[in-house]
Amino acid sequence: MAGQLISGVAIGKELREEIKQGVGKLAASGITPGLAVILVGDNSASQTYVKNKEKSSVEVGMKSEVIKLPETITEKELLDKVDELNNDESIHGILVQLPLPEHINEDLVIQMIDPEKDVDGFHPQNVGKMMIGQETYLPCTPHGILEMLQRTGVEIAGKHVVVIGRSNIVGKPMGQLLLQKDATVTYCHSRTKDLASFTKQADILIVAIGRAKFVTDEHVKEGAVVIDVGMNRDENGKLCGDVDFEKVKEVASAITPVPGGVGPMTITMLLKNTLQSAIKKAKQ
Ligand SMILES: Nc1nc(=O)c2c([nH]1)NC[C@@H]1CN(c3ccc(C(=O)N[C@@H](CCC(=O)O)C(=O)O)cc3)C=[N+]21
Repeated sequence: MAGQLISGVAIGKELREEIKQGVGKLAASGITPGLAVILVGDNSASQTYVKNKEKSSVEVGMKSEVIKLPETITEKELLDKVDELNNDESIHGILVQLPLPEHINEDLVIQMIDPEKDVDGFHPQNVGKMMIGQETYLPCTPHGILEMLQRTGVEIAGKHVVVIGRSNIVGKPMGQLLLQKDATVTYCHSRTKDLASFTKQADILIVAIGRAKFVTDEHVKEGAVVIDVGMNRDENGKLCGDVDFEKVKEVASAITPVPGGVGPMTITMLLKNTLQSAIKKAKQ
């Protein structure tokens, strides 16, 4: 293998050790950070994420509450549940697992979450703060990627970052965060013409398009750092990313695997945001 492996498992573990210490300090003031995860319906992939989140929060000493609601729940009932958690003193972070069923307006639900408890960083108020560089909860996946790059010693300032994907959850905020770190940022997406002509210019390539093994060595410049946000199943039903790892690792200077890359970092940053919320509460 040519490139260095960037392990989200190892970096996440290191960070969770720090979070655990933060939780320990808070215990002195009688506060246990509490995270509530709302899961609507029974999508099996979602259940895996939720289980991982629960396991990790318990490991760092947080309280984790998973609220499972039936697929048939009405929008009003869900909004009421969120509001109940907004008013629950023992809960510092609220995550409503997306996507939601068709009959529920996701925007409305996200806006119902108290911005102070919005540990996903999805509330428009927090998105706005992030855009203008004010302190707020940063969305977990892009924040986790930033931590991974920084802790691996990847230089960001002055580098050309190409982001493939423009979702509100990953692509858009990822570009913003790296722009704030003085990168030159290019966004590509499904309608980009001649994608490879852009991606080949990337010093750091962030791939979040949701298509299994879509990015190959033909898209990547020799020595680039490649971050794979994808979560797909390949033809054998095995978990795989948006990047053809076997091919791209030969040209990249560093690359994240799937699984074991971005995923564990996403969960870690969620815990970090929940701790941040609890610390803020303790100071009030
Ligand atoms: N409101 C909301 N916030 C989210 O953060 C959110 C969401 N909705 N909906 C779904 C996506 C997906 N997501 C993942 C988190 C961790 C792993 C993860 O830990 N993956 C492991 C492996 C998991 C496995 O083995 O299946 C890995 O990559 O190594 C994956 C996916 C968070 N999401």
